[in-house]
Amino acid sequence: MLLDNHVIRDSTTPTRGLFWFRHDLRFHDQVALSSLCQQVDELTLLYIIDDSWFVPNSYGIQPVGEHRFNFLIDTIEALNEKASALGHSILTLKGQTPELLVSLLSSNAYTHFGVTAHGGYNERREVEAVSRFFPNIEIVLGESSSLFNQDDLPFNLEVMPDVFTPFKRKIESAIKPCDPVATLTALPSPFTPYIDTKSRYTLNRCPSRNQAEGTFVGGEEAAHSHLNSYLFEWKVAASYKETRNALDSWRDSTKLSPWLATGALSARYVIQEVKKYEQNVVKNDSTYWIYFELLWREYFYWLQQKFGPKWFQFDGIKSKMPNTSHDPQVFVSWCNGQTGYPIVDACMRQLAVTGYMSNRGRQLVASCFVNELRQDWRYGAAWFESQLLDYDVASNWGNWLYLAGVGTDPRENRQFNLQKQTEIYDPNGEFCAKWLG
Ligand SMILES: Cc1cc2nc3c(=O)[nH]c(=O)nc-3n(C[C@H](O)[C@H](O)[C@H](O)COP(=O)(O)OP(=O)(O)OC[C@H]3O[C@@H](n4cnc5c(N)ncnc54)[C@H](O)[C@@H]3O)c2cc1C
Repeated sequence: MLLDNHVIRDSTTPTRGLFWFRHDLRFHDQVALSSLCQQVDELTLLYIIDDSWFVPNSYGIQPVGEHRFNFLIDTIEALNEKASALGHSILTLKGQTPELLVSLLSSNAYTHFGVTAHGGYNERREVEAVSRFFPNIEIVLGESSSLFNQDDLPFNLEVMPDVFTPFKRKIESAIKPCDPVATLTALPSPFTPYIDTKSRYTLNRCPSRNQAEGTFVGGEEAAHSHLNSYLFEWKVAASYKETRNALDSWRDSTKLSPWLATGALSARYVIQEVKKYEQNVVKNDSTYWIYFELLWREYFYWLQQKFGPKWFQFDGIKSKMPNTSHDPQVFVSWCNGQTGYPIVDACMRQLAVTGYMSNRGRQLVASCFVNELRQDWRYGAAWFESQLLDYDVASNWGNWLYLAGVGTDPRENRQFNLQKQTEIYDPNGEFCAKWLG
Protein backbone atom coordinates (compact mmCIF):
# COMPACT_ATOMS: atom_id res chain seq x y z
CA MET A 1 0.00 0.00 0.00
CA LEU A 2 0.96 3.62 -0.47
CA LEU A 3 1.38 5.37 2.86
CA ASP A 4 1.06 4.50 6.49
CA ASN A 5 1.87 6.29 9.73
CA HIS A 6 2.10 3.40 12.18
CA VAL A 7 1.52 4.75 15.65
CA ILE A 8 1.81 2.77 18.87
CA ARG A 9 -1.18 3.67 21.06
CA ASP A 10 -2.38 2.75 24.54
CA SER A 11 -5.43 0.54 23.91
CA THR A 12 -7.45 2.29 26.65
CA THR A 13 -7.17 5.76 25.05
CA PRO A 14 -10.33 6.64 23.09
CA THR A 15 -9.70 6.97 19.39
CA ARG A 16 -11.06 9.69 17.13
CA GLY A 17 -11.06 9.70 13.33
CA LEU A 18 -11.38 12.40 10.70
CA PHE A 19 -12.55 11.08 7.32
CA TRP A 20 -11.94 13.38 4.38
CA PHE A 21 -14.24 12.78 1.39
CA ARG A 22 -12.72 13.86 -1.95
CA HIS A 23 -13.70 11.99 -5.14
CA ASP A 24 -15.44 9.18 -3.24
CA LEU A 25 -18.79 10.73 -2.28
CA ARG A 26 -20.61 7.53 -1.31
CA PHE A 27 -21.22 4.98 1.42
CA HIS A 28 -21.07 1.90 -0.84
CA ASP A 29 -17.67 0.37 -1.62
CA GLN A 30 -16.01 2.72 0.88
CA VAL A 31 -12.84 0.78 1.65
CA ALA A 32 -11.07 3.58 3.53
CA LEU A 33 -14.07 4.71 5.57
CA SER A 34 -15.04 1.11 6.40
CA SER A 35 -11.54 0.48 7.66
CA LEU A 36 -11.46 3.73 9.65
CA CYS A 37 -14.81 2.88 11.28
CA GLN A 38 -13.31 -0.32 12.66
CA GLN A 39 -10.46 1.58 14.28
CA VAL A 40 -12.09 4.58 15.98
CA ASP A 41 -14.62 5.33 18.73
CA GLU A 42 -15.58 8.74 17.35
CA LEU A 43 -15.76 10.05 13.83
CA THR A 44 -16.02 13.32 11.88
CA LEU A 45 -17.00 13.31 8.19
CA LEU A 46 -15.43 16.15 6.23
CA TYR A 47 -15.70 17.71 2.77
CA ILE A 48 -13.72 20.78 1.68
CA ILE A 49 -14.66 23.25 -1.05
CA ASP A 50 -11.33 24.82 -1.91
CA ASP A 51 -11.15 28.58 -2.60
CA SER A 52 -8.91 27.92 -5.61
CA TRP A 53 -11.84 26.33 -7.48
CA PHE A 54 -13.25 29.80 -8.11
CA VAL A 55 -10.08 31.72 -8.94
CA PRO A 56 -8.82 31.85 -12.56
CA ASN A 57 -5.91 29.43 -13.01
CA SER A 58 -2.81 29.93 -15.18
CA TYR A 59 -5.04 29.52 -18.27
CA GLY A 60 -7.36 32.31 -17.06
CA ILE A 61 -10.16 29.81 -16.40
CA GLN A 62 -12.11 29.19 -13.20
CA PRO A 63 -11.35 25.48 -12.53
CA VAL A 64 -14.86 24.58 -11.33
CA GLY A 65 -17.62 26.07 -13.49
CA GLU A 66 -21.27 26.50 -12.54
CA HIS A 67 -22.65 23.17 -13.82
CA ARG A 68 -19.86 21.18 -12.27
CA PHE A 69 -20.16 22.99 -8.95
CA ASN A 70 -23.94 22.54 -8.75
CA PHE A 71 -23.63 18.84 -9.55
CA LEU A 72 -20.99 18.50 -6.85
CA ILE A 73 -23.08 20.34 -4.26
CA ASP A 74 -26.10 18.16 -5.11
CA THR A 75 -23.87 15.14 -4.60
CA ILE A 76 -22.76 16.37 -1.18
CA GLU A 77 -26.35 17.20 -0.23
CA ALA A 78 -27.32 13.63 -1.10
CA LEU A 79 -24.37 12.26 0.86
CA ASN A 80 -25.33 14.43 3.82
CA GLU A 81 -28.86 13.03 3.77
CA LYS A 82 -27.45 9.51 3.94
CA ALA A 83 -25.06 10.56 6.69
CA SER A 84 -27.92 11.96 8.76
CA ALA A 85 -29.73 8.63 8.55
CA LEU A 86 -26.59 7.22 10.21
CA GLY A 87 -26.58 9.91 12.91
CA HIS A 88 -23.96 12.14 11.28
CA SER A 89 -23.69 15.24 9.16
CA ILE A 90 -20.94 16.11 6.70
CA LEU A 91 -18.83 18.97 8.01
CA THR A 92 -18.61 21.03 4.81
CA LEU A 93 -15.94 23.73 4.88
CA LYS A 94 -14.88 26.38 2.40
CA GLY A 95 -11.39 27.84 2.39
CA GLN A 96 -7.82 26.79 1.74
CA THR A 97 -7.49 23.04 2.08
CA PRO A 98 -4.05 22.90 3.79
CA GLU A 99 -5.03 25.55 6.36
CA LEU A 100 -8.34 23.87 7.15
CA LEU A 101 -6.73 20.45 7.55
CA VAL A 102 -3.99 21.82 9.78
CA SER A 103 -6.52 23.65 11.90
CA LEU A 104 -8.72 20.56 12.32
CA LEU A 105 -5.93 18.08 12.90
CA SER A 106 -3.88 20.17 15.29
CA SER A 107 -6.62 21.17 17.71
CA ASN A 108 -9.15 18.36 17.95
CA ALA A 109 -7.18 15.40 19.29
CA TYR A 110 -7.69 13.20 16.24
CA THR A 111 -5.82 9.92 16.43
CA HIS A 112 -6.71 8.72 12.89
CA PHE A 113 -7.11 10.34 9.48
CA GLY A 114 -8.97 8.40 6.78
CA VAL A 115 -8.94 9.08 3.05
CA THR A 116 -9.49 7.17 -0.18
CA ALA A 117 -6.36 6.82 -2.29
CA HIS A 118 -6.62 8.75 -5.55
CA GLY A 119 -4.15 8.70 -8.44
CA GLY A 120 -4.21 12.47 -9.14
CA TYR A 121 -0.86 14.22 -8.73
CA ASN A 122 -2.26 16.85 -6.33
CA GLU A 123 -4.43 14.35 -4.51
CA ARG A 124 -1.40 12.17 -3.75
CA ARG A 125 0.60 15.16 -2.55
CA GLU A 126 -2.22 16.20 -0.21
CA VAL A 127 -2.12 12.85 1.58
CA GLU A 128 1.69 12.82 1.70
CA ALA A 129 1.62 16.29 3.31
CA VAL A 130 -0.80 15.19 6.05
CA SER A 131 1.33 12.14 6.72
CA ARG A 132 4.49 14.26 6.95
CA PHE A 133 3.05 17.05 9.12
CA PHE A 134 1.16 14.78 11.51
CA PRO A 135 3.42 11.77 12.16
CA ASN A 136 1.45 10.96 15.33
CA ILE A 137 -1.82 10.56 13.50
CA GLU A 138 -2.49 7.17 11.94
CA ILE A 139 -3.28 7.47 8.23
CA VAL A 140 -5.97 5.04 7.08
CA LEU A 141 -5.80 4.82 3.33
CA GLY A 142 -8.08 2.58 1.26
CA GLU A 143 -8.26 1.90 -2.45
CA SER A 144 -11.58 2.01 -4.29
CA SER A 145 -11.17 4.75 -6.93
CA SER A 146 -9.95 2.17 -9.45
CA LEU A 147 -10.97 -1.35 -10.48
CA PHE A 148 -7.71 -2.85 -9.23
CA ASN A 149 -5.53 -2.36 -6.18
CA GLN A 150 -2.01 -1.18 -6.81
CA ASP A 151 -0.42 -4.23 -5.17
CA ASP A 152 -2.37 -6.56 -7.48
CA LEU A 153 -1.14 -4.96 -10.73
CA PRO A 154 1.06 -7.32 -12.76
CA PHE A 155 3.76 -4.58 -13.07
CA ASN A 156 5.32 -1.79 -11.03
CA LEU A 157 3.98 1.61 -12.02
CA GLU A 158 7.44 2.85 -13.09
CA VAL A 159 7.52 0.19 -15.81
CA MET A 160 3.84 -0.03 -16.67
CA PRO A 161 3.22 -0.21 -20.44
CA ASP A 162 2.83 3.27 -21.93
CA VAL A 163 0.45 2.08 -24.65
CA PHE A 164 -3.12 0.97 -23.95
CA THR A 165 -3.16 -2.39 -25.80
CA PRO A 166 -0.18 -3.98 -23.97
CA PHE A 167 -1.54 -2.55 -20.70
CA LYS A 168 -4.90 -4.21 -21.33
CA ARG A 169 -3.30 -7.52 -22.35
CA LYS A 170 -1.17 -7.67 -19.20
CA ILE A 171 -4.12 -6.80 -16.99
CA GLU A 172 -6.54 -9.24 -18.60
CA SER A 173 -4.12 -12.14 -18.46
CA ALA A 174 -3.35 -11.60 -14.77
CA ILE A 175 -6.15 -10.07 -12.68
CA LYS A 176 -9.86 -9.40 -12.28
CA PRO A 177 -11.50 -6.26 -10.84
CA CYS A 178 -11.82 -6.20 -7.04
CA ASP A 179 -15.26 -6.86 -5.57
CA PRO A 180 -16.90 -3.85 -3.92
CA VAL A 181 -17.01 -3.88 -0.11
CA ALA A 182 -20.35 -3.86 1.75
CA THR A 183 -22.28 -0.60 2.08
CA LEU A 184 -21.83 1.09 5.47
CA THR A 185 -24.94 0.83 7.61
CA ALA A 186 -23.52 2.10 10.91
CA LEU A 187 -20.87 4.62 11.91
CA PRO A 188 -18.99 5.36 15.16
CA SER A 189 -20.38 8.20 17.33
CA PRO A 190 -20.19 11.60 15.67
CA PHE A 191 -17.58 14.06 16.89
CA THR A 192 -18.11 17.77 16.15
CA PRO A 193 -14.72 19.49 16.07
CA TYR A 194 -13.89 23.03 16.96
CA ILE A 195 -13.54 25.07 13.75
CA ASP A 196 -13.95 28.74 12.98
CA THR A 197 -17.60 29.26 11.94
CA LYS A 198 -16.46 31.49 9.04
CA SER A 199 -15.16 28.37 7.29
CA ARG A 200 -18.46 26.49 7.38
CA TYR A 201 -20.33 26.17 4.10
CA THR A 202 -24.10 25.89 4.35
CA LEU A 203 -25.66 23.21 2.19
CA ASN A 204 -29.05 24.38 0.96
CA ARG A 205 -29.57 23.65 -2.73
CA CYS A 206 -32.25 21.05 -1.96
CA PRO A 207 -31.87 19.37 -5.34
CA SER A 208 -34.34 17.00 -6.94
CA ARG A 209 -33.80 13.42 -5.82
CA ASN A 210 -35.52 11.75 -8.77
CA GLN A 211 -33.17 10.50 -11.41
CA ALA A 212 -35.23 11.10 -14.56
CA GLU A 213 -34.06 10.03 -18.00
CA GLY A 214 -32.00 12.73 -19.70
CA THR A 215 -30.73 14.57 -16.63
CA PHE A 216 -27.83 14.06 -14.29
CA VAL A 217 -28.87 14.22 -10.64
CA GLY A 218 -26.01 14.19 -8.15
CA GLY A 219 -25.59 11.49 -5.51
CA GLU A 220 -25.29 7.82 -4.85
CA GLU A 221 -28.99 6.99 -5.02
CA ALA A 222 -29.45 8.71 -8.39
CA ALA A 223 -26.34 6.87 -9.64
CA HIS A 224 -27.71 3.48 -8.57
CA SER A 225 -31.12 4.27 -9.99
CA HIS A 226 -29.60 5.24 -13.36
CA LEU A 227 -27.37 2.15 -13.49
CA ASN A 228 -30.34 -0.04 -12.65
CA SER A 229 -32.47 1.55 -15.40
CA TYR A 230 -29.65 1.29 -17.93
CA LEU A 231 -29.04 -2.38 -17.23
CA PHE A 232 -32.29 -3.92 -16.07
CA GLU A 233 -35.12 -1.65 -17.23
CA TRP A 234 -33.99 -0.44 -20.67
CA LYS A 235 -31.71 -3.50 -21.15
CA VAL A 236 -29.62 -1.53 -23.63
CA ALA A 237 -26.21 -2.75 -22.48
CA ALA A 238 -26.61 -5.57 -25.02
CA SER A 239 -26.14 -3.08 -27.88
CA TYR A 240 -23.64 -0.71 -26.21
CA LYS A 241 -20.79 -1.47 -28.60
CA GLU A 242 -22.84 -0.48 -31.64
CA THR A 243 -24.46 2.63 -30.15
CA ARG A 244 -21.80 4.12 -27.85
CA ASN A 245 -20.54 6.70 -30.36
CA ALA A 246 -23.89 8.49 -30.74
CA LEU A 247 -23.67 12.24 -30.15
CA ASP A 248 -26.82 13.00 -28.21
CA SER A 249 -28.84 10.01 -27.13
CA TRP A 250 -29.27 9.26 -23.43
CA ARG A 251 -29.43 5.47 -23.74
CA ASP A 252 -26.70 4.95 -26.34
CA SER A 253 -23.83 5.05 -23.88
CA THR A 254 -23.93 4.36 -20.15
CA LYS A 255 -23.78 8.05 -19.00
CA LEU A 256 -22.12 6.83 -15.81
CA SER A 257 -19.15 9.20 -15.98
CA PRO A 258 -20.42 12.10 -13.78
CA TRP A 259 -21.19 9.68 -10.95
CA LEU A 260 -17.91 7.83 -11.39
CA ALA A 261 -15.97 11.11 -11.34
CA THR A 262 -17.54 12.37 -8.11
CA GLY A 263 -17.26 8.90 -6.65
CA ALA A 264 -21.02 8.69 -6.06
CA LEU A 265 -20.62 5.43 -7.96
CA SER A 266 -17.81 2.91 -7.63
CA ALA A 267 -16.46 1.36 -10.84
CA ARG A 268 -16.13 -1.94 -8.92
CA TYR A 269 -19.85 -1.83 -8.19
CA VAL A 270 -20.57 -1.15 -11.89
CA ILE A 271 -18.64 -4.28 -12.88
CA GLN A 272 -20.51 -6.33 -10.28
CA GLU A 273 -23.86 -5.15 -11.73
CA VAL A 274 -22.75 -5.74 -15.33
CA LYS A 275 -21.85 -9.31 -14.31
CA LYS A 276 -25.40 -9.75 -12.95
CA TYR A 277 -26.75 -8.46 -16.25
CA GLU A 278 -24.56 -10.97 -18.08
CA GLN A 279 -25.90 -13.79 -15.90
CA ASN A 280 -29.56 -12.77 -16.07
CA VAL A 281 -30.06 -10.97 -19.38
CA VAL A 282 -27.30 -11.49 -21.93
CA LYS A 283 -23.52 -11.68 -22.19
CA ASN A 284 -22.04 -10.50 -25.49
CA ASP A 285 -19.40 -8.24 -27.09
CA SER A 286 -21.26 -5.17 -25.92
CA THR A 287 -21.29 -6.13 -22.26
CA TYR A 288 -17.57 -6.88 -22.52
CA TRP A 289 -17.10 -3.46 -24.15
CA ILE A 290 -18.36 -1.64 -21.05
CA TYR A 291 -15.52 -3.32 -19.18
CA PHE A 292 -13.17 -2.46 -22.07
CA GLU A 293 -14.03 1.25 -21.75
CA LEU A 294 -13.62 1.13 -17.99
CA LEU A 295 -10.15 -0.28 -18.69
CA TRP A 296 -9.39 2.99 -20.54
CA ARG A 297 -10.38 4.83 -17.39
CA GLU A 298 -8.14 2.48 -15.41
CA TYR A 299 -5.24 2.89 -17.84
CA PHE A 300 -5.24 6.70 -17.47
CA TYR A 301 -5.67 6.36 -13.69
CA TRP A 302 -2.41 4.43 -13.37
CA LEU A 303 -0.53 6.15 -16.20
CA GLN A 304 -0.87 9.60 -14.56
CA GLN A 305 0.96 8.18 -11.55
CA LYS A 306 3.82 7.00 -13.72
CA PHE A 307 4.29 10.45 -15.27
CA GLY A 308 3.48 12.82 -12.36
CA PRO A 309 3.61 16.54 -13.32
CA LYS A 310 4.36 15.75 -16.99
CA TRP A 311 0.63 15.02 -17.25
CA PHE A 312 0.02 18.79 -17.45
CA GLN A 313 3.03 19.90 -19.52
CA PHE A 314 2.81 21.37 -23.03
CA ASP A 315 5.28 18.80 -24.40
CA GLY A 316 3.47 16.07 -22.46
CA ILE A 317 5.03 12.75 -21.74
CA LYS A 318 6.72 12.51 -25.14
CA SER A 319 8.81 15.61 -24.42
CA LYS A 320 7.98 16.74 -27.96
CA MET A 321 6.99 20.42 -28.39
CA PRO A 322 3.70 20.72 -30.33
CA ASN A 323 3.60 23.22 -33.17
CA THR A 324 0.61 25.09 -31.72
CA SER A 325 0.06 28.23 -29.63
CA HIS A 326 -2.61 30.15 -27.70
CA ASP A 327 -4.72 32.78 -29.43
CA PRO A 328 -7.29 34.21 -26.95
CA GLN A 329 -9.81 35.08 -29.68
CA VAL A 330 -9.70 31.68 -31.32
CA PHE A 331 -9.91 30.03 -27.91
CA VAL A 332 -13.02 32.00 -26.94
CA SER A 333 -14.70 31.21 -30.28
CA TRP A 334 -14.11 27.50 -29.65
CA CYS A 335 -15.45 27.72 -26.07
CA ASN A 336 -18.57 29.56 -27.28
CA GLY A 337 -19.23 27.19 -30.19
CA GLN A 338 -18.47 29.82 -32.85
CA THR A 339 -15.64 28.27 -34.83
CA GLY A 340 -17.62 27.91 -38.06
CA TYR A 341 -17.28 24.09 -37.97
CA PRO A 342 -20.93 23.11 -37.36
CA ILE A 343 -20.31 19.75 -35.70
CA VAL A 344 -17.73 21.28 -33.34
CA ASP A 345 -19.92 24.28 -32.53
CA ALA A 346 -22.92 22.05 -31.82
CA CYS A 347 -20.88 19.88 -29.43
CA MET A 348 -19.41 22.90 -27.64
CA ARG A 349 -22.88 24.41 -27.14
CA GLN A 350 -24.16 21.07 -25.86
CA LEU A 351 -21.33 21.15 -23.30
CA ALA A 352 -22.11 24.74 -22.27
CA VAL A 353 -25.80 23.96 -21.74
CA THR A 354 -25.58 20.50 -20.16
CA GLY A 355 -22.07 20.01 -18.73
CA TYR A 356 -21.80 16.80 -20.79
CA MET A 357 -20.54 15.84 -24.25
CA SER A 358 -20.34 12.39 -25.84
CA ASN A 359 -16.98 10.68 -26.26
CA ARG A 360 -17.15 11.10 -30.04
CA GLY A 361 -17.97 14.79 -29.59
CA ARG A 362 -14.99 15.25 -27.27
CA GLN A 363 -12.69 13.61 -29.81
CA LEU A 364 -13.94 15.86 -32.60
CA VAL A 365 -13.74 19.17 -30.72
CA ALA A 366 -10.30 18.31 -29.31
CA SER A 367 -9.00 17.27 -32.73
CA CYS A 368 -10.33 20.50 -34.26
CA PHE A 369 -8.80 22.57 -31.44
CA VAL A 370 -5.35 21.11 -32.00
CA ASN A 371 -5.32 20.47 -35.75
CA GLU A 372 -7.63 22.95 -37.51
CA LEU A 373 -7.36 25.79 -34.96
CA ARG A 374 -3.74 24.98 -33.99
CA GLN A 375 -4.26 25.85 -30.34
CA ASP A 376 -2.24 24.93 -27.25
CA TRP A 377 -4.07 21.77 -26.08
CA ARG A 378 -3.76 22.66 -22.37
CA TYR A 379 -6.29 25.49 -22.75
CA GLY A 380 -8.79 23.02 -24.20
CA ALA A 381 -8.16 20.62 -21.33
CA ALA A 382 -8.55 23.45 -18.80
CA TRP A 383 -11.88 24.47 -20.39
CA PHE A 384 -13.12 20.88 -20.16
CA GLU A 385 -11.97 20.77 -16.54
CA SER A 386 -14.16 23.75 -15.75
CA GLN A 387 -17.22 22.61 -17.72
CA LEU A 388 -17.53 18.81 -17.53
CA LEU A 389 -19.76 17.31 -14.84
CA ASP A 390 -17.57 14.22 -15.16
CA TYR A 391 -14.23 16.03 -14.95
CA ASP A 392 -11.55 13.61 -13.89
CA VAL A 393 -7.89 14.56 -13.83
CA ALA A 394 -6.66 11.28 -15.32
CA SER A 395 -9.27 10.82 -18.05
CA ASN A 396 -9.41 14.45 -19.10
CA TRP A 397 -5.73 15.35 -19.29
CA GLY A 398 -4.87 11.82 -20.48
CA ASN A 399 -7.27 11.98 -23.43
CA TRP A 400 -6.13 15.50 -24.31
CA LEU A 401 -2.44 14.45 -24.22
CA TYR A 402 -3.37 11.55 -26.46
CA LEU A 403 -5.25 13.65 -29.02
CA ALA A 404 -2.64 16.42 -28.98
CA GLY A 405 0.00 13.87 -30.03
CA VAL A 406 2.08 14.28 -26.85
CA GLY A 407 0.66 11.34 -24.95
CA THR A 408 0.92 7.64 -25.55
CA ASP A 409 -0.90 7.22 -28.86
CA PRO A 410 1.31 4.99 -31.03
CA ARG A 411 -0.21 6.69 -34.10
CA GLU A 412 1.56 9.92 -35.05
CA ASN A 413 -1.44 12.00 -36.10
CA ARG A 414 -5.00 11.40 -34.99
CA GLN A 415 -6.74 14.18 -36.90
CA PHE A 416 -10.45 13.53 -37.47
CA ASN A 417 -12.00 14.46 -40.83
CA LEU A 418 -14.83 16.67 -39.55
CA GLN A 419 -16.85 16.47 -42.76
CA LYS A 420 -16.74 12.66 -42.84
CA GLN A 421 -17.48 12.40 -39.14
CA THR A 422 -20.52 14.64 -39.57
CA GLU A 423 -21.81 12.40 -42.36
CA ILE A 424 -21.41 9.32 -40.15
CA TYR A 425 -22.65 10.65 -36.80
CA ASP A 426 -25.12 13.35 -37.82
CA PRO A 427 -26.31 12.17 -41.25
CA ASN A 428 -29.62 14.05 -41.13
CA GLY A 429 -28.21 17.16 -39.47
CA GLU A 430 -30.51 16.74 -36.45
CA PHE A 431 -27.78 17.13 -33.86
CA CYS A 432 -26.42 20.32 -35.44
CA ALA A 433 -29.91 21.74 -35.89
CA LYS A 434 -30.76 21.04 -32.25
CA TRP A 435 -27.72 22.79 -30.77
CA LEU A 436 -27.09 25.50 -33.35
CA GLY A 437 -30.73 26.56 -33.35
C1 LIG B 1 -10.71 15.13 -24.89
C2 LIG B 1 -11.42 14.16 -23.96
C3 LIG B 1 -11.60 14.49 -22.62
C4 LIG B 1 -12.24 13.60 -21.75
N1 LIG B 1 -12.42 13.96 -20.43
C5 LIG B 1 -13.00 13.07 -19.57
C6 LIG B 1 -13.18 13.41 -18.19
O1 LIG B 1 -12.77 14.47 -17.71
N2 LIG B 1 -13.81 12.50 -17.40
C7 LIG B 1 -14.25 11.29 -17.88
O2 LIG B 1 -14.83 10.50 -17.12
N3 LIG B 1 -14.06 10.94 -19.15
C8 LIG B 1 -13.46 11.79 -20.02
N4 LIG B 1 -13.29 11.44 -21.34
C9 LIG B 1 -13.62 10.06 -21.75
C10 LIG B 1 -15.05 9.85 -22.31
O3 LIG B 1 -15.33 10.81 -23.28
C11 LIG B 1 -16.12 9.89 -21.23
O4 LIG B 1 -15.77 9.05 -20.16
C12 LIG B 1 -17.46 9.40 -21.78
O5 LIG B 1 -17.86 10.20 -22.87
C13 LIG B 1 -18.51 9.46 -20.69
O6 LIG B 1 -19.78 9.07 -21.15
P1 LIG B 1 -20.35 7.66 -20.75
O7 LIG B 1 -20.28 7.48 -19.29
O8 LIG B 1 -21.68 7.52 -21.40
O9 LIG B 1 -19.29 6.70 -21.44
P2 LIG B 1 -19.41 5.17 -21.88
O10 LIG B 1 -19.13 5.10 -23.34
O11 LIG B 1 -20.67 4.59 -21.43
O12 LIG B 1 -18.19 4.47 -21.15
C14 LIG B 1 -18.32 3.84 -19.85
C15 LIG B 1 -17.27 4.43 -18.95
O13 LIG B 1 -15.97 4.08 -19.43
C16 LIG B 1 -15.05 5.14 -19.17
N5 LIG B 1 -14.52 5.67 -20.44
C17 LIG B 1 -15.09 5.59 -21.66
N6 LIG B 1 -14.27 6.15 -22.59
C18 LIG B 1 -13.18 6.57 -21.93
C19 LIG B 1 -11.97 7.21 -22.33
N7 LIG B 1 -11.71 7.53 -23.59
N8 LIG B 1 -11.07 7.53 -21.38
C20 LIG B 1 -11.28 7.23 -20.08
N9 LIG B 1 -12.39 6.60 -19.65
C21 LIG B 1 -13.32 6.28 -20.55
C22 LIG B 1 -15.84 6.23 -18.44
O14 LIG B 1 -15.68 6.04 -17.06
C23 LIG B 1 -17.28 5.94 -18.86
O15 LIG B 1 -18.24 6.42 -17.95
C24 LIG B 1 -12.68 12.33 -22.24
C25 LIG B 1 -12.48 12.01 -23.58
C26 LIG B 1 -11.87 12.92 -24.44
C27 LIG B 1 -11.70 12.53 -25.88
